[in-house]
Amino acid sequence: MLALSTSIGSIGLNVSSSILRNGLIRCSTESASVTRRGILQNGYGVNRQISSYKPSINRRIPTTFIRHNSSSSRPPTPSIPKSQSSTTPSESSAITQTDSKEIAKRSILSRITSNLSLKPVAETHTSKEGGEENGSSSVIKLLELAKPESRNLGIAVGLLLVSSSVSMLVPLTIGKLIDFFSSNSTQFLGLSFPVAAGLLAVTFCIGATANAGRAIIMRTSGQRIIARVRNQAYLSTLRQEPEFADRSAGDIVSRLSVDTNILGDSVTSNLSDGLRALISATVGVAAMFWISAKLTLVMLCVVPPVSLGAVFYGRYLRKLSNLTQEAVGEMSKTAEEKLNAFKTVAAYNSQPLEATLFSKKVDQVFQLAKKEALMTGIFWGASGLTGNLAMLCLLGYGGHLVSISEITVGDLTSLLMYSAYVGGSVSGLTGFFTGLMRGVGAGSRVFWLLDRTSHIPLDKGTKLDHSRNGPIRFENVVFRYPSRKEVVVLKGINMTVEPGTSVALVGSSGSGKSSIQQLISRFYDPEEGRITFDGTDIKEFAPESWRERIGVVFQDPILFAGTVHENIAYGSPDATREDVEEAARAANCDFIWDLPQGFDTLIGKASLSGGQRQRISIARALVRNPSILLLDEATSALDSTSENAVNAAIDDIIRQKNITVILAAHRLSSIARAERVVVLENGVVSEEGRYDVLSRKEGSRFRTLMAAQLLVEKLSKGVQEDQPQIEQNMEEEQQGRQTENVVAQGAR
Ligand SMILES: Nc1ncnc2c1ncn2[C@@H]1O[C@H](COP(=O)(O)OP(=O)(O)OP(=O)(O)O)[C@@H](O)[C@H]1O
Repeated sequence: MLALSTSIGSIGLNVSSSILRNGLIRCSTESASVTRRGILQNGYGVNRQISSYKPSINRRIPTTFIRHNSSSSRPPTPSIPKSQSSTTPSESSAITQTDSKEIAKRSILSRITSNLSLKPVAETHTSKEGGEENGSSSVIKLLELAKPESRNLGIAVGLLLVSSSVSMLVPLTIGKLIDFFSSNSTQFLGLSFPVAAGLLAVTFCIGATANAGRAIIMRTSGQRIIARVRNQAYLSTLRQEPEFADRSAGDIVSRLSVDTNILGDSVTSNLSDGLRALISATVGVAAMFWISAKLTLVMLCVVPPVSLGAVFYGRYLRKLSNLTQEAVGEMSKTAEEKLNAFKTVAAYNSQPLEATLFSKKVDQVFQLAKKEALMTGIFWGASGLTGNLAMLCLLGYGGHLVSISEITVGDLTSLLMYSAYVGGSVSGLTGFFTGLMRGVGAGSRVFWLLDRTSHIPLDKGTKLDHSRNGPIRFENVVFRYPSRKEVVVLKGINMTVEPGTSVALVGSSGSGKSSIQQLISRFYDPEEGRITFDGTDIKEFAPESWRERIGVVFQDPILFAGTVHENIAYGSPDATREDVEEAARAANCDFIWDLPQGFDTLIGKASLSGGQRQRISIARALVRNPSILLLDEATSALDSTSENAVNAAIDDIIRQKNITVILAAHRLSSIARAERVVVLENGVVSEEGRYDVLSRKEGSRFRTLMAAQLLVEKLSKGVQEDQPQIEQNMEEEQQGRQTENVVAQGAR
């Protein structure tokens, strides 16, 4: 048998001695290994919320995806027109017949589409965020994904048919060989032995070549599909509203890497293995019946219980795999979070604590893996035993049939081999279905990403003319973050920022300064009210076109790996070196000229000081030549030297009066630079006016806020003041004396 296994292995189907020892399903074919892997990892990424998910629709997705999603493909509700009631009975019956056919057709369509859980666009966002697609819809999409590769896949299927046919010849040939050698015949398969052997060798070579060709084509097609899906999914992600990526970055990365891989495998290798298993099983059973129907029936008695066991085992394993997947996710999340904050962990000597926390997560994974190992052991042991017992029956009964000369020894051998092939193929088919299910699970996660419509579509709306300028006006703006619906952040903001002027948004921490800026950037839309630019609701402008007019400097500026030039020109691909240098000069970035390679110096996330990063990020905003500049606490994290440098840059920009500047600020030094101050309290504008007026106005909210802020700043600068002194200062604040100092200090 070992010798047989070697010869069979040469054409791609390696029936090892253990297969025959174990009776069945231990066929170490490629498909069997896939099966095993599929079963063991069964359910990995399989949709856990298939039934609850209502897929969304994205019109930018290629037609292959849209076709099954478009709301237009949804049949209208069948209805009989009222006018029909006035028709004659014959007309009526003719119409009714036509209509009933039409209705029947529609209702079938309706059933199909409702099975696919198609939902119109309006319902898109009611679906569970991050949810997955309906299973059947995913299978169709999965197959559609393979469409562009249909020619290649067709060739691969052709090659598969050739290699499978050759494989299925092997048991028959071996049986005939045994009979040939145990008889005195000089003819083998009607030919002289050398000719027949030569022909067989050529056939096997053809089989091997076809098998290799199939594998190569399937794998390259799979990789092409993966690459295409990854690009589309990433593009779709980039076009979402920022909050989406903020909330689900880790999950998106896993969809782009792991799920796309599973998906590609599923529509190529898995499909090919499934087809191969199907062909082998069908041809194998047919050949067995042809050799001996009686013996085959005995053999087939074993298949149903094993299949039933496999079904239950598969289901259990899928559940277990889902749990394992979640536990692995938790484990990775814990490690990732702590590794990203490595310095904090080290500074607080928290290594033992973190090791314990991680070890708990590892243990959860281990416990699940142990359960899986137990089930796998029981299943494989039981199926091996069943197979061996079946083989024993087959040999006993087969031997009896040989002894009464109903079949030959060669026939019995062929039958034994076919039964091993069929066993392997049944196992392969189980693997195919589990693989397909994994593909469906992964596919639903990827398709969800592909189909997701952004809440703020980038290209929806009119283009904003570059020459247009005007005031930015908030009209009764009410806003809460989608992820925290219970808190109303802005409760009716009204304010106007004239073009070319500067406004400082002031308020305690959490009062909504950054939120106002995010609304201007259209990272979110207000729940009520509107924000207008030159009299037009900014929602009417395509976000892409609107954001072209805005320069943003975030509190924590992000630099990307690349040169200084690339970082400043980020988002302005047409910017020349002169433009970049001019923006750098305007942003007070003198230090760039002192860097070793100037603007060509490579920088990264942390290779510059906070102040330098902040100024580069101001230059990045300025190089776009914006009409509106949003500065979010641009100096809050800087020391006084860096703060002065950044403030000087901001001063220059404000003085030129061709950019509308809206700065969210805590520090007096920043606030004092703006022409107007808007004080935010409890989600509304509590006070607004010129800085010097507000700071002198007795009992103004602004003065109270500034007094508190001054205190914070003094304390943070390490000024030692005892309690009476602080109280005295507060008193002075109330009386306005200190405010004057503040004004003076701010102006300095
Ligand atoms: N992405 C978010 N999701 C949910 N709530 C948020 C989000 N960002 C901010 N918030 C909440 O909205 C409120 C206003 O936050 P915002 O950042 O606008 O305040 P701020 O005035 O800029 O504060 P700070 O001066 O501390 O930067 C806070 O209560 C904050 O917790």
